[in-house]
Amino acid sequence: MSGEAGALIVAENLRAGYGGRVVLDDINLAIRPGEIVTIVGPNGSGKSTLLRALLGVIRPISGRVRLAPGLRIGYVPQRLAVDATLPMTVARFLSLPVRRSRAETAAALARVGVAGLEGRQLASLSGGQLQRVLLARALMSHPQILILDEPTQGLDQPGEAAFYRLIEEIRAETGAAVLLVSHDLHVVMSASDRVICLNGHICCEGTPQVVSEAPEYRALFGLGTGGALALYRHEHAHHHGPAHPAAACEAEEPDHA
Ligand SMILES: Nc1ncnc2c1ncn2[C@@H]1O[C@H](COP(=O)(O)OP(=O)(O)OP(=O)(O)O)[C@@H](O)[C@H]1O
Repeated sequence: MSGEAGALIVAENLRAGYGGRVVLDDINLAIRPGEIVTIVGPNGSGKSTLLRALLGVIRPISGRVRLAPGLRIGYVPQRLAVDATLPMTVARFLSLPVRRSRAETAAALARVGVAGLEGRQLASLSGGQLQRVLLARALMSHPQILILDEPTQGLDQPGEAAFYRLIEEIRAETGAAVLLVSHDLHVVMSASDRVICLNGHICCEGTPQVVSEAPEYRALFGLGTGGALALYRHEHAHHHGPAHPAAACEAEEPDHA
């Protein structure tokens, strides 16, 4: 593919899935330094699977994933299952597995807007606080790319907007690229340099403006302010260009719960 020189992560003809079942096919993408790329798509469209394949957690069925040599990745999971009976302070959590000084921990928490939480039990944090602690932890390894899987799940809209502003600030300060998965479109679209619309394959991609005007995207997400809702009512009536014939898309239509 073109434009991959200097890319942090490249996927080439990637096919991935579980136990021989193909979830993603024909994925070609490159993430370049400093860009914010958002992957959007309906439930079950393979967003988390794509992150797992890029992170090397699952092996491609075919095709390949290439990472820049020595790439430092900061990963923020979709959620952290915190066992409420397990005592674990925020400071201790941030010092696993790499021991961090008090000053480092304090600075990281302050940077993400939750200064002073060091002594709190992890299980006692609100959803928004926990997301920021997870982000602080990811930032402590000075990543060249931050990978976030639905980081604002469970946050209200102001919380979500504030989180994305923070991500933009961090990108501006550190120059880190950001790859995130979301199905919250309104806020995400404005914060992204590039959006990849996924539904088993890449339906369309480009700047937020280009993607929001693409018929594939409009069919998936609706035209108006009800976009996020339309996501769940997706009927897959969109028209495919020659690159993605409808038959291929129908064949990859994910199961809906
Ligand atoms: N560990 C697994 N083993 C088997 N199948 C899986 C596994 N994880 C996901 N799948 C299946 O792969 C498909 C894509 O799932 P994935 O979690 O990647 O979608 P998603 O777009 O991230 O969905 P959501 O928006 O609901 O988080 C689904 O049909 C799912 O059931």
